[in-house]
Amino acid sequence: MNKLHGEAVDFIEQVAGKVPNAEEVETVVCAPALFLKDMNEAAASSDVKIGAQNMHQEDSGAFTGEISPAALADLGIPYVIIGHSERREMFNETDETVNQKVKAALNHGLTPIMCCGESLEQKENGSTEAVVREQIEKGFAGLSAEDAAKVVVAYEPIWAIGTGKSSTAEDADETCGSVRKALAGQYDQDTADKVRIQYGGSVKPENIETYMAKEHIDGALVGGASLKPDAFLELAEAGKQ
Ligand SMILES: O=C[C@H](O)COP(=O)(O)O
Repeated sequence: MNKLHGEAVDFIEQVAGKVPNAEEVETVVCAPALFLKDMNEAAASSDVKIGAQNMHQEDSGAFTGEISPAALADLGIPYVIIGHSERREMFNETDETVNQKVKAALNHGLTPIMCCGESLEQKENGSTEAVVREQIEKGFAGLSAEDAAKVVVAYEPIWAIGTGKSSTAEDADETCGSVRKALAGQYDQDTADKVRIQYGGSVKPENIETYMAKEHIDGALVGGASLKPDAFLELAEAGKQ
């Protein structure tokens, strides 16, 4: 929930067409719903894509205040974040609603960026792998292998989001590896290898390369450090093919 309308559109105008390695890296800006239409127009045919930060799972109906996947697809928005930990914590999203939203997004041709990650308490009691595995199994439940391969997973330890306390690259890689293993068990290795797995949580220009160097980390979901155009482009430059 950052920026006002003019600032958001201006941001896109400042970064569109300037992504340094655009042929190798996919760059997406996920924004508040109110700005999506104009941001998408400002980004049209450029090296920057636009995504929503949430959506409802139903196409339409009595869900006052919600945004439907049909409405996002109608605007030509290609990406949507599903199940961010802030949505899970503050807006009662569960693995079941996350699963419904992932399916709804795919049904409308949107690419879901499905978030998972453990709390500090879960990390400290050693249950990170079990927590994340369960989130993946439930979030992907009922998806065909073909659809599963289209999903982007963002592993974001809750304790590292917006706190300045990032996971070590080794720990993040280990958990992203567990995500891949869970997907290989649920589907097959080929499908698991096709799923892009991002790390998120206090990523910044100064540390992004340590994450991108890791085997199981295919990209980053960056919050606070991506809000200024220069930093955004610097982060994109470090992105992984
Ligand atoms: O929404 C963004 C991610 O949750 C990461 O946020 P952060 O980079 O500010 O820690």
